[in-house]
Amino acid sequence: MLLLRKNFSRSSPIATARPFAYRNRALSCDQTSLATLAATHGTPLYVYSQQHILGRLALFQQAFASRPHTICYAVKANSALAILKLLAQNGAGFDIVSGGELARVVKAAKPAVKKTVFAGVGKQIPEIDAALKAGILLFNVESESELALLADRAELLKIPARFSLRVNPDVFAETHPYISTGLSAHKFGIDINAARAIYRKAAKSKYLIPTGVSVHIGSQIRAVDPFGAALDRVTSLIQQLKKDGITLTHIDAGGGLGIEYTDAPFDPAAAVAAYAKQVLEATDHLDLHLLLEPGRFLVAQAGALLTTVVNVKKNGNKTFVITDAGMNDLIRPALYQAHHQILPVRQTSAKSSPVDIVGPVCESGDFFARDRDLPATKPGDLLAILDAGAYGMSLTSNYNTRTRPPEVLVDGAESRLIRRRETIKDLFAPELP
Ligand SMILES: Cc1ncc(COP(=O)(O)O)c(C=O)c1O
Ligand SMILES: N[C@@H](CCCC[NH3+])C(=O)O
Repeated sequence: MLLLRKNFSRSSPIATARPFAYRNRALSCDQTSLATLAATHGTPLYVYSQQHILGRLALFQQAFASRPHTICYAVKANSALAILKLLAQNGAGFDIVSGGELARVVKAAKPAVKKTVFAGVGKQIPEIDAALKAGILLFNVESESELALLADRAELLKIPARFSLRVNPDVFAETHPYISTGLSAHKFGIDINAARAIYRKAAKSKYLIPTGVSVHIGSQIRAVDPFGAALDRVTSLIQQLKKDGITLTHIDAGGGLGIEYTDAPFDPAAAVAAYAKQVLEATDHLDLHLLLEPGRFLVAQAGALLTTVVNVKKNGNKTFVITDAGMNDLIRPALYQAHHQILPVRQTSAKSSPVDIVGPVCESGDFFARDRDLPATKPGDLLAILDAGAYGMSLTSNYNTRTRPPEVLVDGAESRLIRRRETIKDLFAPELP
């Protein structure tokens, strides 16, 4: 693993694979020392590489350059205002799933609201109204009853609503069951076989504008064929609608492209190219604007969670390395048994042995790794949990009345705090005595 990192070079074909590498025996993010960031801001601390995020966005933009398209970054992956602003300044729109995410887009990048799509199975009236008034690109509608509600709100506000039906294609994609969304057993989308009739009915409504079709089959999908299979089903729906006189302008292929979480080599350019091939081949014969909703692929590998070892203890024959970060700071291992690489920030020649790396939270599920080989470590040592830029900070909580960590954005040798550490006082703020 360490060898792989030593070989890391900007000119290598996997140069944008990961921004974290050892320099002078200490882990850096770009040209910035993680030990210095931890000393300045304390731990737990989220660190993100700006150059890496922009590199990933550029990979996507290049892969789809042959077609009119908009990359609608999935805000749920990481909703830091500075990251939203950065992506919008570089051409991205957004995929949102709540009024809260809309508010963040408005605050970070107001002009990008018109490149924003709104999905979600439980949209409520205030959220719909806010999105109509803000002038989003379109609603990805997930049920017939939601479409009726949207029509009512649009009529009441006298603001016509552009919409796509998010169809459920009943296509299986290999991923964790909690983040698979494209089967009829899942709550997401409208049965693709029912969609045609719903479009025909909606086309008669004065305040509904049928604009596109959307599909999203899940997240952390590595084998790209299911993306093509789902889109094949969508394109035949579009052709049927054309016969009905309903001409759409957009097709939304969703997000979901996965990354490599282990230390196996990963070529992100090849991954996007294979994904783009599926999407473009399935949709090339249609003269439609393509919407893409990547989240994880753009930000996951840009980020690491830095944490300090607070204790090392043995129970029976197990060794526990206890860190100051807990499952409230990064829940992916506890929730999905997700694997994240964990590296000592200072490279060491100490002998490795299997340990459980766990947090201080009162749950046995509060672990980052189990039976993982880690060089001998002691209180005060710094560890970096890699590939934590997506669904890390955005899934944090205050469980055990713990405060959320701060976030730092690194740009080469520069860095800036983009969110301060929450204080215990912040936690009292919404509460009434
Ligand atoms: C509708 C929708 N779009 C986009 C995404 C982003 O997915 P990912 O982060 O896997 O690219 C998600 C998450 O699964 C989603 O539900
Ligand atoms: N939270 C999930 C991804 C969810 C995608 C949203 N539908 C993860 O950490 O992998």
